[in-house]
Amino acid sequence: MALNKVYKLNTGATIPAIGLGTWQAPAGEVETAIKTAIAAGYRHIDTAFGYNNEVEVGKAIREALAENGLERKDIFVTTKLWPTFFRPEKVAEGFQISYDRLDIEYIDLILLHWPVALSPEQGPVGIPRKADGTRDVETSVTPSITWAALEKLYESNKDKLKAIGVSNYSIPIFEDLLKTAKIVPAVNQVELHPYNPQQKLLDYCESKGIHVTAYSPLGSTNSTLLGDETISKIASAHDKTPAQIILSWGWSRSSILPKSVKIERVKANADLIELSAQEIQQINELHKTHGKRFITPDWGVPVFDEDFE
Ligand SMILES: NC(=O)C1=CN([C@@H]2O[C@H](COP(=O)(O)OP(=O)(O)OC[C@H]3O[C@@H](n4cnc5c(N)ncnc54)[C@H](OP(=O)(O)O)[C@@H]3O)[C@@H](O)[C@H]2O)C=CC1
Ligand SMILES: O=C[C@H](O)[C@@H](O)[C@@H](O)[C@H](O)C(=O)O
Repeated sequence: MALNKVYKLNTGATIPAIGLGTWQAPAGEVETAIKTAIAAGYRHIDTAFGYNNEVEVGKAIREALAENGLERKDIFVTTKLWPTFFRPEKVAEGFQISYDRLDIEYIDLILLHWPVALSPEQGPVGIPRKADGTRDVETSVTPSITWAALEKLYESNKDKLKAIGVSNYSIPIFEDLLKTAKIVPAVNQVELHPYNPQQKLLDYCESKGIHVTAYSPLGSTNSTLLGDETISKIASAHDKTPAQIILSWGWSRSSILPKSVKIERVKANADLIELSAQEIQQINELHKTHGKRFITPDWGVPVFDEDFE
């Protein structure tokens, strides 16, 4: 059963292959999604300071654990430090806010949300912008500088924080980070799906002992991937939905974080199958004609790899 599959992290802990995504899952809806997920067997929840729902996510997790006779250790919770906390002196403050909001004894994994720092001068929330409308990026605060501060925080807070990692890191950004990192990130969370499989990045991370988690595994909001002809044919052959085929392709190569606030979808998104080698190969080819990245915030500095390979 897909929900029982776990991947090993370089900390020795395990991360469940399927997690519930909660970006754009607002207060008032995210609670039911989490309770449905945990009752259905999900053991991994992904949130972030930037999603503005950590209070509700934490409360729903606490309640769902109690309702299902589970303990804190039975669930893996990821959150993310937002770039307005990337100055070294801000890292502990950002962590503490997420820790207090979640209120779940400890955080299994915190990620640097993007490899770009934002100015904290306008406050920690959202995306500060300069007068010309561009993001107020602080290029002087490099990923290596923030990572060193996160390493320190982790070393002195192992009761509160079990692993540290990054998100949206490409190979060149890692090459730079790993020159100075004392701790190799446990996880790199990136956009991965059949139109953007990033096999080279997956191979690179594996060679460094970094686990990869797929975000937007369905292609995010209003995904064109769900209407793909090849996927639809494979779905009909198995009497499954396109979403279930896309996730069945995903969960065997990395952990995945499908998001839904709809009860039936939350359940269906974990009801996955083993695809044949031929079907996997057909899906592996799709990016060659339909390559697409769905999450493309304009940071004003290079973040993404140019290709989908
Ligand atoms: N680190 C990062 O920078 C990022 C991390 N993430 C993480 O990854 C998670 C997943 O990514 P996300 O961008 O949300 O996108 P997903 O690929 O998970 O797609 C979510 C969208 O698909 C819909 N959906 C879900 N299940 C189905 C289904 N079975 N059939 C049809 N439509 C479906 C959802 O709508 P509905 O809810 O109405 O069902 C929603 O609109 C996020 O929630 C977040 O936790 C995401 C983006 C960036
Ligand atoms: O995790 C979700 C995404 O990273 C999201 O937080 C960003 O893409 C944000 O909307 C942005 O514009 O930078």
